[in-house]
Amino acid sequence: MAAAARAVIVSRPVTFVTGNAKKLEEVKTILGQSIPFQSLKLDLPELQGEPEEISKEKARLAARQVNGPVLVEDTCLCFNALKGLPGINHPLHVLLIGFFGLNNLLMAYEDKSAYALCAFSFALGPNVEPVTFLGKTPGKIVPARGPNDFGWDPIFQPDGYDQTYAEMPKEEKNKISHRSRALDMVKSHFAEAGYNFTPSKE
Ligand SMILES: O=c1[nH]c(=O)c2ncn([C@@H]3O[C@H](COP(=O)(O)OP(=O)(O)OP(=O)(O)O)[C@@H](O)[C@H]3O)c2[nH]1
Ligand SMILES: [Mg+2]
Repeated sequence: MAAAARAVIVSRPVTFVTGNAKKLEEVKTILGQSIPFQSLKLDLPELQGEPEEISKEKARLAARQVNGPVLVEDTCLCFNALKGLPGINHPLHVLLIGFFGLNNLLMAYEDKSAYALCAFSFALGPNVEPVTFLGKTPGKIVPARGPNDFGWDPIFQPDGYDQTYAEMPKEEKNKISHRSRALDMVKSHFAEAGYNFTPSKE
């Protein structure tokens, strides 16, 4: 059925809930005008577990607080040598272990391959089960190169590139990033569902 034929009118705009200004900047650029949203900084607990589950739980907590449609994301950097263990999935990890420590951690392994994983979850409201979209970009962990203004960007070099995320022009990162891959799926979901949200005031 064509999306327009079953458009769902939702009386409130989507709220993207995050406390991370850098994420917000990228999400704004990647989504452009495709999904009208407003943003809200909420202090949600740093949950532990599988990225998909963390992301869903974040959406449930956020939807209760916002009492409307919410979009959240949870991101981690996972090391293949550690069987995909989320090496960095907490804002304190980079601070506490540092890039040098992360490189040292992987010194014991020949395999420096890793992947950046982004799990977006969307909930239409507090009593609706969230849907989750995963975006993954494979790469490897390298000694830090490039500006140090976003998490682990300086130590992640995506496959097929000789620059780290931090060294790349922003447009390039946004074309191939874990975040843009997950957001492509979010955009398709919105288009298929035919949601018609009240435009954002932002
Ligand atoms: O170099 C990076 N490039 C990225 O593209 C990226 N995306 C997230 N992160 C970092 O990963 C940690 C857990 O993230 P996280 O999902 O729990 O986010 P957060 O707690 O900062 O914000 P939020 O949970 O309020 O949305 C935090 O240190 C984020 O800064 C990134 N680092
Ligand atoms: Mg967080």
